[in-house]
Amino acid sequence: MSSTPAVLEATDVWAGYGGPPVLAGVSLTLRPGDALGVLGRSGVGKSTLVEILGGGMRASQGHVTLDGVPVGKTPRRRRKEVKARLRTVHQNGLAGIDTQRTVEETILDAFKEARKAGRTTNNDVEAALAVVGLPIRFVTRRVGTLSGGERQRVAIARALATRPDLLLLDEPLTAVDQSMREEIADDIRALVRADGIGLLVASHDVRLLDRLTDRVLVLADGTFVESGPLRDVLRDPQHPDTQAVAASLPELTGGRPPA
Ligand SMILES: Nc1ncnc2c1ncn2[C@@H]1O[C@H](COP(=O)(O)OP(=O)(O)OP(=O)(O)O)[C@@H](O)[C@H]1O
Repeated sequence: MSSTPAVLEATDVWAGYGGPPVLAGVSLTLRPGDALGVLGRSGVGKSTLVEILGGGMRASQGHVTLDGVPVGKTPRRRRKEVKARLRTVHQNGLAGIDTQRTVEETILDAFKEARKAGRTTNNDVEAALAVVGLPIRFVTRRVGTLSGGERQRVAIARALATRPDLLLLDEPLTAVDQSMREEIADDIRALVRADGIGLLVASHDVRLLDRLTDRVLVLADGTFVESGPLRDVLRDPQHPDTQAVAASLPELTGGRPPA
């Protein structure tokens, strides 16, 4: 494990796809031990933000740095190390995963990659899968034969197996049943807490963010319109998007369910 834990910082980030900007001045900091949610309705720019934070897309203005070095401009000799410190699990859960590999090979590859980057791993495939609720019998399955929800879970297990300082999750567990999702979210939360991993979860799933994060930023109209612990934000929502979410989830705000 590297001696100084990574810090990811986005400052006044703007981005878009040729039309009106999707992100219009977004700033955030993610440190090991943080558990930060980005909440926003579909199409608001959550994936765009995660891509930019992970270095997969460039901001049109503003900058993103990891340990003070612009993301995407890391010197070649440091790229493996940086990749190991900051992991992204994309929405489809399959980016960078060879579907012909078995689940066991996929997790072992992650351990190997982490060791090459100078990180210490426990090499325990069973424990890595248990965090995402996958029993050991999955080890022999090829990733390409798994269901959508199982793939998402393998992608998260693989990312965690590399023992990153920071983990970015874009709409994780969307293909997993609600009941199982909460249990897995609790296990992921416990692991990132124990390991001091900084977690950023972008999602429209409020219940998931309630389980996984300490604090949320609400993304709307290109910027963060609210921030704070999720339940506090929902108790006193300012933006119409947040008000709509709060009205639909009275159990999270202490209110009574709608008649
Ligand atoms: N490659 C692209 N070209 C053009 N427009 C795009 C592209 N990718 C995303 N967009 C648009 O940018 C906006 C933000 O998309 P983004 O995927 O970041 O939102 P999101 O909040 O992650 O949505 P969801 O929750 O549905 O995944 C949307 O209006 C989307 O249609």
